[in-house]
Amino acid sequence: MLPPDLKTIIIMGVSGSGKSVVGSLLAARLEGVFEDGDDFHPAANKAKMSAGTPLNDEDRWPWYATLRQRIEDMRHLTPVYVQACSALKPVYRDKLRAHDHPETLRFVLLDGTKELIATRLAGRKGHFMPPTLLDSQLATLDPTPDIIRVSIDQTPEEIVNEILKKLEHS
Ligand SMILES: Nc1ncnc2c1ncn2[C@@H]1O[C@H](COP(=O)(O)OP(=O)(O)OP(=O)(O)O)[C@@H](O)[C@H]1O
Ligand SMILES: O=C(O)[C@H](O)[C@@H](O)[C@H](O)[C@H](O)CO
Repeated sequence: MLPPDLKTIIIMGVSGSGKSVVGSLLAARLEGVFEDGDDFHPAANKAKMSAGTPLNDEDRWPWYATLRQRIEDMRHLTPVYVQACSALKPVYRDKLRAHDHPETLRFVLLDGTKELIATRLAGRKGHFMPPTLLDSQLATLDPTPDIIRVSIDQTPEEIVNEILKKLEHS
């Protein structure tokens, strides 16, 4: 059983950490709604990343405003909303969390070594994000103690089981 007040779960981490795969599986298990933050990037952001240039704060702010709005809209549409979003810096997480009570919104970091993530990115086909941006993603990632961390060195099903267990005890 999830904590009764939990409405939003943000699956966060660098590009290639498995947010889309794990987030969609988690939402299915919870009979909730999953959305991939990547689907809400302005076209200019996707073009920039595709060209191999990391986003900066200015590029990210409008995107985070949209993602926060999705969190609010989903409150009325589903008992639990799972959003995949890199949420690399504390200020980005503050933007997503806004004034929500900590028990209503939790962040789950998909945690892995550079080597494992690079291997997964190398095996991924047809995605706009080039593997060359992994270094900047990892340099920008700044986890804080409020975040639940789960190792990605296991199957997606095992990761989801661990997330559920940790959320239940959080
Ligand atoms: N636990 C896992 N075991 C094996 N392969 C995995 C696992 N999780 C994800 N993958 C694979 O790794 C690749 C990256 O996963 P995914 O696209 O879900 O990452 P992401 O964090 O959503 O990336 P991005 O932010 O760039 O969209 C995919 O090819 C996916 O199938
Ligand atoms: O803030 C960022 O740099 C972006 O959100 C990236 O993390 C991508 O959206 C995603 O991970 C690539 O698919």
